[in-house]
Order: sequence, then C-alpha cells, then structure tokens
Amino acid sequence: MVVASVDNLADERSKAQFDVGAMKIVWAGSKHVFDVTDRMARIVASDPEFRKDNRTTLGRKELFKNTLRKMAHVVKRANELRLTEEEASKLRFFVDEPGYLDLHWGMFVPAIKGQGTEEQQEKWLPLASRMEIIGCYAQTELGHGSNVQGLETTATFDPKTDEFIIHSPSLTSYKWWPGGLGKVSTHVVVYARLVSGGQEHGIYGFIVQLRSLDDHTPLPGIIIGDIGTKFGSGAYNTMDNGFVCFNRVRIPRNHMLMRFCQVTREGNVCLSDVPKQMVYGTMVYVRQTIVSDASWALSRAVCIAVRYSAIRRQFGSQDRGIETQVLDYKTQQSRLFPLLASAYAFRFVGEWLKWLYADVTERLQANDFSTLPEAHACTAGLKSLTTSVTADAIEECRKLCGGHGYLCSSGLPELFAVYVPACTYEGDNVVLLLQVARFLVKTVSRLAAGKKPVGTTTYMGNAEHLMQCKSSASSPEDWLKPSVVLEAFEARAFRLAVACARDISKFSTPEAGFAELSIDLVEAAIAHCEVIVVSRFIEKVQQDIPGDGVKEQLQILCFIYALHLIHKHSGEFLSTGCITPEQATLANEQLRTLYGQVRPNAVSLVDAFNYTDHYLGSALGRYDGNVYATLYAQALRDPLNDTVVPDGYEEFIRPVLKQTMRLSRL
Ligand SMILES: CCCCCCCCCC/C=C\CCCCCCC/C=C/C(=O)SCCNC(=O)CCNC(=O)[C@H](O)C(C)(C)COP(=O)(O)OP(=O)(O)OC[C@H]1O[C@@H](n2cnc3c(N)ncnc32)[C@H](O)[C@@H]1OP(=O)(O)O
Ligand SMILES: Cc1cc2nc3c(=O)[nH]c(=O)nc-3n(C[C@H](O)[C@H](O)[C@H](O)COP(=O)(O)OP(=O)(O)OC[C@H]3O[C@@H](n4cnc5c(N)ncnc54)[C@H](O)[C@@H]3O)c2cc1C
Repeated sequence: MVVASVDNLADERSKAQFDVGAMKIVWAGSKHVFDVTDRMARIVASDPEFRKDNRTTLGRKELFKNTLRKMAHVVKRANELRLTEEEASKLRFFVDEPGYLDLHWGMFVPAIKGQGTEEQQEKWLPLASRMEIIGCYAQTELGHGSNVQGLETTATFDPKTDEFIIHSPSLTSYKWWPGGLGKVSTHVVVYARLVSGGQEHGIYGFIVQLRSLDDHTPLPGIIIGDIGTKFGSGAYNTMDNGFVCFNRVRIPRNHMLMRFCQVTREGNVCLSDVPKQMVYGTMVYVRQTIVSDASWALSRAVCIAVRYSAIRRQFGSQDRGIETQVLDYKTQQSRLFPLLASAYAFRFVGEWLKWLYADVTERLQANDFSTLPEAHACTAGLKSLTTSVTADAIEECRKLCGGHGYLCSSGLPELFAVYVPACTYEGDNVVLLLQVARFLVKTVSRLAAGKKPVGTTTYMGNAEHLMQCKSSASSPEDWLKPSVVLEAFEARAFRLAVACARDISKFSTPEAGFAELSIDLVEAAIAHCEVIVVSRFIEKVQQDIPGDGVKEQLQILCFIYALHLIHKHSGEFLSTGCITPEQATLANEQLRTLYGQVRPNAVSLVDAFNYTDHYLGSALGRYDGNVYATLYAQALRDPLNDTVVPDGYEEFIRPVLKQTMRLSRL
C-alpha cells in the first residue's frame, strides 16, 4: 500500500507556473514590507518564549499568566532590538495571541490621539508610549453595546471641585467586555454621557485611572474584574476582557478628551464645529485595521487546507495503489479555491482601505468632513463583509480537512475561536451593514435630486444604464472580460439599492420602512461592498505586476472571486434581471475551467503568504508536508498520554469492570 509522502508538496511546488518570490512581494505590498514581515516572523518563530503549541491544554490562569509573560517579552525584545513602530507591531502580530498590548496600542493610544487636545496628547501620549501606564477602551456596557447613544454611564461635571463624577447608575451600566480591563490596565478611556448644569450633552471619552501604579489594587470607588471564560480552548481566553463599576469616581476636568467638545471651568459646554460622529473615530480606525487583518486569518486557514489537501489521498485507486489527492476533487476545489481567491481579494481591498483611511484623516485635519460618511460606510461595510466571510471560511477549511481538521493540532479550531468574535466586536456585522444601507439609500435619494455620487458610489451615476442593461455574456470566455463582470455587479447592487429606496418610500415614515425592509437593506449593503472588493481586485490586476506569471495567476484568482459570487448570489443576479439563467450557467462553466487553472499552482499560491510553521501552528499545514508523523507526535504529547493507565482508573474504571464481571457470573 502506498502511503502519502512528504514529497507531495515538493511535487506540487515543481508545478508552479509563476514566480513565487515575486508573488510574495505582491502579497506583502512591497519589498520593504516583505523584508520587515519576514524578519519579524522568524524572530518570533525562533524564540522559545513565544512557544504556543501548548496553549489549548492550559487552564485559564496558567494561560493568562503565560500571555502576560509573552507580552512582557514582546516589550523587552522591541526595546533590545530597537524596533521601529512598524517592526514592533509585526513582531507582536506574529506572537499570535490576543493580549492587552492590542488595546493599549490599538485603541487607548488612538483614542487619545484622535479625541484629545494637543495639550492632552502632550501629557498622556509620552506616558502611554513608554508604557508607564497601560490603557484600554471601555465603551460597551452590560446592557448596551451596539447602541452607543444608549450608554448609561454618566460623567457629571461638578463646578465646585472642577471635577467630573464618573458613575455607573445600574447593573446594566457596568462596562463589560473591554479587553485588558479585567486584570491589567491602569487607565481607561471610558465613554459616558456628559452631564453639566443638569443637562445631558451626548457621549464622550474620559480618561480614568483604574489601579494604583504602586501595587495595582483598584482605586477607591472602582469594582473591577474579568468577565469570565470565553468560547474555545486557548483562543481569546488569553485576554482579560473585563467589567468595571464606577461608584461616583472623581476625575479632574481635564481628563475629559476635549478635542471636539470643551467643558469650561464654569461648566459651559462648547461644541466645536465638527460632526458629532468624530467621537466614533477610534472605531473607524480599528475597523480599517480589522479589514487588513482579515486576509491574514483567511489566508492562514486556506494555507493549511490547501497543503493538507495536497497531502491527503482518498479513493480513486485500483488494486490498493496510489490514491487521489483530495485537492484533485472538483468539489474540494469549488469549496477551497474561492476562499484562496477571497484571501487575495481581501488583501488588496485592505490595502486600498488603508489608503482611503489615510486620505480621510488628512482631510479631517484640514476641516474637510465631506468624505467622512463614505469612510464610515466603507470601513463598516468592509469590516462586516470580510470578517463574516473569513469566520465562515475558517470553519469551511476545518471541514475541508476532514476529521483531522477537528483536532486542535490542526490549528483550525483555535483559529476559528479566536477569530469569530471579529464578527461582533467593533460593531456587530448586521448593525454595520445597516449603516451602509442607510448611506446607500441616502445616495439614491440624492441621485434623484440630481446630485452626482462620488467615491465608491460613483458607479451609481450611470443610473439609467445600470437600471436597464442586460449582460452581453454569450460564452464562458465573456465572463473573463472585466467590463462584463463589473457591469453585472454594479447593476445588481444599484437595482437592489433603488428597490429598497423605492419600497421605503411606501411606508408612513422612512424609519418604519427602514425597520421593515432591513433584510433587503442588508442584502443591498453586501452587494455594494462586493462591488468595492471586485472593482479593487480588477484594478489591481490591470496594473503592471512584475514577476513571471504573477499577473496571470492574479487574474485567474480575480475571476474566481467574482464568478463564485455570481454563483453564490445567483438568485439576486437573476431576480434583478442583470443576467439570464443561461449566462449564469456560462459563468459556472468558466469557473470550473478556472479551478483547473489554479490547481497546479495552488500550493505555490499559499506558499506566497510566506508563513512560518510557528505562525501557522498546524500539523496539517506544515511547509514540509510531514503531516502524519507530526499528528502522531502531537497526540503522544497530549496530557492524557502522560500515563498509560489513566488517572481515575482505580476509582472509576476498575469498579465498573468488576461490576460487569459480577453481572456476567450471575
Ligand atoms: C513595544 C510593543 C509594541 C507592540 C505594538 C502592538 C501594536 C498592536 C496594534 C494593534 C492594532 C489594532 C488592534 C486592535 C485590536 C482590536 C481588538 C478588538 C477589540 C474590540 C473593541 C470594541 O469592540 S470597542 C466597541 C465597539 N463598539 C461598536 O462598534 C458599537 C457599534 N455601534 C456604533 O458604531 C453606533 O452606535 C452606530 C453606528 C451603530 C449607530 O450610531 P448612532 O449615533 O446611534 O447613529 P445613527 O443615528 O445610526 O447615525 C447617525 C449618523 O452618524 C453616522 N455615523 C455613525 N457612525 C459613524 C462613524 N463611526 N463615523 C462617521 N459617521 C458615523 C451615521 O451614518 C449617521 O449618518 P446620517 O448622515 O445621519 O445618516
Ligand atoms: C472578544 C470581544 C472583545 C471586545 N472588546 C471590547 C473592548 O475592548 N471595548 C469595548 O468597549 N467593547 C468590546 N467588545 C464589545 C463589542 O464591541 C460589542 O459586543 C459589540 O459592539 C456588539 O454589541 P452587543 O454585544 O451589544 O450586541 P447586540 O447589539 O446586543 O447584538 C445582539 C443581536 O442583536 C442584533 N441587533 C442589534 N441591534 C440591531 C439593529 N438595530 N437592527 C438589527 N439587529 C440588531 C445583532 O445583529 C445581534 O444579532 C468586545 C466584544 C467581544 C466579543
């Protein structure tokens, strides 16, 4: 009987029809980013302090302490190696474990930068940068998360003492969920209702010290702790998501972040001339980083599933000869290759979103708020789309790996458990899509008033054509024409948005219509977000891309991405009349051909992600393909195999056996 051999992957690599080194640079974004990423990944992989293969077997306390040790080691190494911000953040990334550093650097510092006055930034940022204080971001409460305007915590100005009194008036007002809050942070940016002169003035951020800088005990008036064990083994349990109750805690007036709203010594509230949504700026920033990160999580799962599918063999042989690699099954390809294509699609849209975010930030600094609604809609919509697809894709990759995918040593269960809350944090994905829908409906009504759409909605300016056009695809090859593909996506998105706007107007109030039609609105929002991803991918593959065969591979992936969506949402493409059933069949035919073209390149396309075995953390996804020996070695290392006869034998197995023997003698 011939068994699968590690040579499978070498064979696969020899079939590549493109320059893998050049693709690595395209994936990274530039040679510079590739070099930094590669160096940081190797530093982490070679440092025993960053070992992570025992994570799923540790109890919560041990696991958490282990993370504290790793986070301290990150800070130590970053200082010793004099890493730049870019390098330190990559190093931290490859440690691959949620920890308080993320909230400190990813939310606390950005909140102060975005919402603090210059004076406040001068005071707090050096302390935070040197990590003399550790901060987190506390917005969500036990009773309110999505509805930020519904938060209950109050910050009441006391003109007698020139202080704010931070107070949690009810159990539902306890802050609940903030990462880093439960056990680590010394400070927090708390979001609370500003009350001055007996009046409420909206939600703002306030810096509050939580714990003593001498002995880490909570300061008076503060009840604080961890909210408890979360989903999955290891996974997000490395983080101390916490709760806090404030019992009339006093803070100096200048601890309110006052860039957009100032409270004077007398308690007068002065709003600056900027949209009130600027207070939500930290969320917009983080949503944008989440989109970039989605492609990492997705590509990691796909890398494991593709390599394992090349190693794994089932059926297809006569006389017990060599069996078929499961990667050769069309069904496996039809489940896996669209995910591979999505990883590349999300990588490129993530890069574009970074650009969009930088652009809006620059404009906001110059008091130009015109692109803020679009930036909000894009970050919210793409955060929702990419995290939902990625979470589902990780689970699909687990199934694609058959039984072994269910083992923790495959790396996939923990990856799913650690990733899936991304569909909820930084805005529940449905709630965020409804924000996109609101933006689309407004765009459509502006269009009716003769206003020209801009940015990602520019395509809607072609309204008449998009409402009437019929796809010209008459052969499978026609589905390889960017204009044909784009037209179908734009027409579907536009027609869905127009139908929503039209139907809403039939209700007594827009609010009633919006609520009743929210299912359709979510679908219209997804369709619009897919226009953005597809058009960015098409734009990318139309650029000059160096490296033999690289552009050709990306073109194949781009069309797989687009055509698999046409297949997935064929109901919408057909019901809106954008394509006919025959054209849907042609698109499917083309998709099948494209799968065949990716097949010989699949392993090399995941090699281009350049992941170390440490980062992948998977017996199934190893670079050398030595899957079975690794699975066996890891099984032997399981704590249950520490002894041959298990703990509990004398107490619980022997008596049962004895009882059975007695029964059989009767
Ligand atoms: C030395 C060592 C170095 C180591 C280095 C380490 C580096 C590590 C770096 C790590 C980097 C990043 C890591 C980050 C890790 C993150 C982990 C995740 C943690 C999770 C955190 C959280 O979850 S925080 C809480 C998030 N909460 C939410 O997202 C709540 C969601 N709800 C909302 O956003 C709003 O309530 C909602 C938008 C739903 C509704 O708002 P509301 O005011 O009620 O609004 P509407 O009436 O619907 O809208 C009014 C108008 O406002 C517009 N609008 C809404 N939001 C925004 C916005 N954000 N920006 C702009 N405009 C907005 C809306 O469209 C309406 O407009 P209109 O014109 O009136 O229609
Ligand atoms: C791992 C993790 C880390 C987190 N870290 C932080 C942190 O550091 N700081 C912080 O402040 N918060 C944090 N959060 C909280 C997070 O931001 C909230 O959980 C999130 O915003 C969702 O809010 P919610 O829990 O209130 O969900 P809910 O809004 O209660 O959602 C429940 C359900 O209701 C639906 N729903 C809600 N509103 C609507 C609507 N208008 N229309 C239709 N459907 C609706 C949702 O789609 C969902 O299905 C974290 C959460 C998690 C899971």
